[in-house]
Amino acid sequence: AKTFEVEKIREDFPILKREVNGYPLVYFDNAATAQTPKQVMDVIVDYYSNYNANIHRGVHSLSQEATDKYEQARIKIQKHFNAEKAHEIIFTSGTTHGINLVANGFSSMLKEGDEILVSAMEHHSNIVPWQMLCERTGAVLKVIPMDLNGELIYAEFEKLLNSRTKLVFLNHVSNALGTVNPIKNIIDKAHEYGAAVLIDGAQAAPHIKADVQELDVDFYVVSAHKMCGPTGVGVLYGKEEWLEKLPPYQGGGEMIATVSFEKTTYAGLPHKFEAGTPNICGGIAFGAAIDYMNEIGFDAIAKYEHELLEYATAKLKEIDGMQIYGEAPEKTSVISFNIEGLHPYDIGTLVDKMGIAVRTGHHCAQPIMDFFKIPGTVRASFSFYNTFHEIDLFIDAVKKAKMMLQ
Ligand SMILES: Cc1ncc(COP(=O)(O)O)c(CN[C@@H]2CONC2=O)c1O
Repeated sequence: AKTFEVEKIREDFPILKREVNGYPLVYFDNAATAQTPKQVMDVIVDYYSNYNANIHRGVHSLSQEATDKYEQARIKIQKHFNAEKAHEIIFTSGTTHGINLVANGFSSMLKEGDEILVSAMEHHSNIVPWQMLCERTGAVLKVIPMDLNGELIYAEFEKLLNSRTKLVFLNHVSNALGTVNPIKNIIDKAHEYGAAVLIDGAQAAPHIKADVQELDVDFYVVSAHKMCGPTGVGVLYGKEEWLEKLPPYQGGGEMIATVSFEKTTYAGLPHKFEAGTPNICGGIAFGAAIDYMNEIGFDAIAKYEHELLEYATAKLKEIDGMQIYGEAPEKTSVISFNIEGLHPYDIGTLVDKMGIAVRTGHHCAQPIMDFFKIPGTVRASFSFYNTFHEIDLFIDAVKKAKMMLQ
């Protein structure tokens, strides 16, 4: 099989040549945000150098060029997720914005006693907006439990479903555990009860190419910065029938058809949900990031990252007192762990002194930490531009940190 040309790929990421505290940077915080290749940076410079203009309004050439590029990016994203229509792709500022847009939209569609289901392994962005929705409507939030392996208990999910279930929302992949959830089964089962499903794809998007038509998902949300794109831009995919039902989320320019003090009428999709001047460059760069990742190929990326995950897991397990959280048979390249008797924060701080960037804490998933009765974890997350050698440096640094702390 073709070897994965990681050294060649690393040339695309200038930041990987950085040193931190006198050591070569080992960037293992990809679950927080991925790095940006120069191919995406070039698009950003090109935009601001050659066709920066406001979109959809001006009749001048620059505005038309910017509009065309922005709408071409929307189509690229539509094709990537295999959405049926381009106007089912709504540009947002990221996953959090997309989830809030949908949760807000359901305010007028839920009533006292309706039930909405969340999984036990959610990021706070996919918990708090729904709690706010329950406060507004009197709907009840119920939790799909997980087991000690970091997998959802499907039988419990089925038991929770009933005629009052209106919404189910969960992540495709857990950012804290790496677990890949069986979303196709969950979507089909939820639809049997007439419930809509929102999937938080933030953590899945850099590893898995979701096909929203095959999944038959109602809403799918992602952030560009997880997929080698810029921060502050993302996408909400929504089935047309659902997006037509939801009221606008923000009022302003762009999302209107006619405005008068007597009455305002709204624009159709997608502009109904795109008030104000968008992150034009971010959207165009998001399209470039998707091209970049597809150029390498998601199958090749998934295979290589899985090899990194297997290697790192085996090496970590050689360390006495190692406790890994989340060992689902299907997981992406994220490892959350603790070492018995040590605080994750201390390990993270010490390995940073040796150039290793990992995330420590609750990873915006406090319910998961409560479930495992821990203050937090050390989370190492790998991307297709990381190497086996970097894992060796990481393992050495963890061992050194352990010695220093004991
Ligand atoms: C599963 C999941 N959902 C939602 C979000 C929120 O995305 P935005 O911040 O782009 O709106 C994140 C971000 N992951 C966080 C960000 O930092 N560390 C993490 O694991 C995530 O991993």
